[in-house]
Order: sequence, then C-alpha cells, then structure tokens
Amino acid sequence: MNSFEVQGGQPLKGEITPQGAKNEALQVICATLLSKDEITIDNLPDILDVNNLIDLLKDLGVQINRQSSQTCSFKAEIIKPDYLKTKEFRTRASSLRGSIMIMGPLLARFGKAFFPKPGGDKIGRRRMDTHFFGFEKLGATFDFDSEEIFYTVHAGHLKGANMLLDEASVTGTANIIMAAVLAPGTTTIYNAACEPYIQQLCRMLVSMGAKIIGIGSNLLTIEGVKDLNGCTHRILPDMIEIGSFIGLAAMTGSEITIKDAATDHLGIIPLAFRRMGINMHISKDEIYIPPKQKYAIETFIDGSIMTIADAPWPGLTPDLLSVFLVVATQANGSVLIHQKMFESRLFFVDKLIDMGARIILCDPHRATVIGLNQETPLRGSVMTSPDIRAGVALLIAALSAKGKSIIHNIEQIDRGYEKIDERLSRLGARIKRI
Ligand SMILES: CC(=O)N[C@H]1[C@@H](OP(=O)(O)OP(=O)(O)OC[C@H]2O[C@@H](n3ccc(=O)[nH]c3=O)[C@H](O)[C@@H]2O)O[C@H](CO)[C@@H](O)[C@@H]1O
Ligand SMILES: C=C(OP(=O)(O)O)C(=O)O
Repeated sequence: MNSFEVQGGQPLKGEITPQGAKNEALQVICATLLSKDEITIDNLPDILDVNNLIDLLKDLGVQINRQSSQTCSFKAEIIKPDYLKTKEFRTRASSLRGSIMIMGPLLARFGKAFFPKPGGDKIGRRRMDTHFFGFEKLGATFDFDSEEIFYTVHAGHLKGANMLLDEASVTGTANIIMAAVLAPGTTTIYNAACEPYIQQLCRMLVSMGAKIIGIGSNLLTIEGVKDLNGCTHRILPDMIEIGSFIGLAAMTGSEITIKDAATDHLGIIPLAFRRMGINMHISKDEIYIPPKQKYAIETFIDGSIMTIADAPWPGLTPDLLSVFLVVATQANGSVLIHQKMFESRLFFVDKLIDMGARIILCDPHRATVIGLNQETPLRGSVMTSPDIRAGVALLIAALSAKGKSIIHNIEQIDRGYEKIDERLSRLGARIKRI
C-alpha cells in the first residue's frame, strides 16, 4: 500500500492540462469489442482503471497496439470467450467498475456474456438491475448465481425494443446502447443517461456506422445495423479532474490556469463553483483561477442556506461532491452537501473533522459545512483514502493544511488521477510518494 506525504500550506502556481476522461475512456474501450476492424483511441488517461481494462481486453484476444501512453489501437477480430470463465478474468474484472461495459458488446456480437461482481468505489449499494432490464428487453435471458456472484446473459438473437429505464444509470445506458446498435430493428431508450461520457460513446459509435438519434438527450433512438467499422476517437478532457483542480486552487489560494479544458462540455460545474463564491475566468479552452481568493458561499434568494446536491446529467455530477465539500471547509458561509446517489460517500468527513473542519454529518447522505473563512487553517493529519474522489478531497485538504499529512491507500487516487503527485509537484506542491 503506497502513501503520499504532503507538506501543506504552500500556494501553487502555474498551468496544468487535464487528463482524458476516465469514465469516457472505460466506455469507448469496451465499445472497441463491437467491430472486427481497428479502432484507435486518443487522449487516454494513463491510470490504473484504464490500464487494467486494456489488459483485460488483451487477455480476451483483442490485438492491442499501444503507440503511447495516450494513444492505443484495438482490433477485436478474434475473441476468446473461454477467458470469461477463468479465475484471472474474475480477478481483473472485479478490480474496476467500468469493465461491466464489456457485456453489451459481447452480447451484441457473440450472443452471450458473463460477468463477476464488478469492482469500483465502495460508496454504497451499486445495483446493476438497469443493465439487465435493458438486455432482457432486447430479447436476452439473464441468470444470476448469487453464491458465486456471477452474471450470465444469453441471446439467440437480439431484437430492437422500446424501453423506459427505471433509472438513468450511466454504465447501464452505455451497456444497453452497445447491445442495441447491432440488434435488428428500432430501439428506443427513454430515461437514458446523457452524461458527456454517453454522448461521446454515441458519437464514436456513429462514426463506426451506428445509427443513433437523440444524442445528448434522455431519449435515444437506435436503428440496428449489421456490422460496425473501425474509427479513430479522441476522449474529452476529464471534467472531474477539471473540477478537482478548480477546488484545489480555491482552497489553497493558488493561481492556476487549466489548459485545454473543453469548457463547452462542463455543464453546470462552473456555475456550482461560482455559487460557492469562487471566482474564475473561463475562455473557450482555458480556466484561470486567480490567487488568494476569499470566497463566500451564496445563499438562496430567500436567504436560506445553499444546498449543493448531485443529480443525473445535466445536474451536478456526484463525483465532484467530495471536492465541493472540502472547498466549503474554508469558505465564508455555510452549505448543505447532499449526496443523493450514493449512501457511503460522505463518511470521509471524519478525517476532515480531525483536521479542524467544522462539519456536521446529518445522515449518510447529507453534511452541513460551516466554513472557517480562512481564519484557521486545517491541521496536517494521517488518513486513509476510502475512494477516488474522497482521496482527492483529502489531498486538497492536506495541501491546504498547516504541517505534514500522510495519506494512505493512494491506489484509490491512482485509479482515477494520472500521476497526480508529479503533476501537482510541477506547480510547486510538496508531495512525496512513500
Ligand atoms: C465507471 C463509471 O462510469 N462510473 C460512474 C457511473 O457509475 P454507475 O454507472 O455505476 O452509476 P449509476 O449511474 O448506475 O448509478 C449511480 C448511483 O446513483 C443512483 N441513481 C442513478 C440514476 C438515477 O437517476 N437515480 C439514482 O438514484 C443509482 O441507484 C446508484 O446508486 O456513474 C456514476 C453516477 O454518475 C458515477 O458516480 C461513476 O463515477
Ligand atoms: C465512482 C467512481 O468511479 P467507479 O464507478 O469506477 O467506482 C468515480 O469515478 O468517482
């Protein structure tokens, strides 16, 4: 288990470029299974989850040509379905969440798919019902071995169908889209998730020859095609990393310019930071956060306390709430952080309380933060990172704190943030991997 040793209290300065989006990368890598032709993906983040998924595809028989850490070609001409029943597959697939999205493409191309209990952050119940509901609507039969925790899906032939999803699941929608693009007939998916990750997946599939209408909305219409060809695809910058850098800059009083930020694709994220009182200048592709900001959290129009809550896109992504929470600890004012989607994602606040933050955990979903208005810095501490985003929130806290902090279990951070220690050190952060 690796750790970060962080010497806090030092403002950072300089330019940083976000990595490609983790959650888009996981979708589009799985989509390469849909074609026999070569597909090249660019702007891949060099992170554990992505590298594990690429290795999994390689073991499955996909020809991989990694031209650089950011660019990789995939040719899924031959697949070895027997690999899906091996112990190695179970271990690798359960190391990340995104690998569940191999099911849709395998079902579409080979009529069967197997999957063990997926991995990913332990942040509460993470059900998969929507995935299987969609597969069943398309004509597949599904079996769940509750002792082995192993899912099996079979289909002689998939067939287009109309469906109304029970919830707008991100990976569920991606899986259903990937199963439907090769299913004869018309599929309509209502209450589809429409995060930029899904939009990008759909754009890539269209460039492979798929017929999809409604991209960016919650109603997708897909006309099944016989087969799909190769393509090249570029992944968008990671909006969660961009939001993490905005939060980091505000909390540490740093002057940071985020380059190549594709700001048209950030949705409501900048507005949510502005409601926290954070000032930034946004141009087409850059975000400049001025140094030494005093930020005051807005109230609602009637004077009541601000709530920052997650919602399916175009609402605020749940993956940034831990960052909003940590930033609020040094704001002027109070905010209610309401994590509606996951029920164990706020427990890390205990660590911030140890560091001197004023937070009341009201229940597993809600925490009230009373900002310290930069009058008292947080104190350095020893802590363990429970999940990717809490991990980065703790890193931000440690960089702002007085004294030394140690963060254990940083593999969690490495799952989602590329060489974060090296990149932040270039801005003047004092972080050592120990
Ligand atoms: C690999 C990957 O892409 N992971 C992301 C994906 O996970 P994932 O696709 O697993 O998450 P889902 O969208 O399925 O659901 C997330 C949670 O929100 C709940 N839910 C979902 C939709 C809804 O309308 N109402 C509702 O309450 C679900 O029950 C679940 O508890 O999407 C999540 C939600 O944006 C992100 O946190 C994860 O980073
Ligand atoms: C929850 C996350 O990831 P995963 O779904 O891969 O666990 C995340 O990226 O914040």
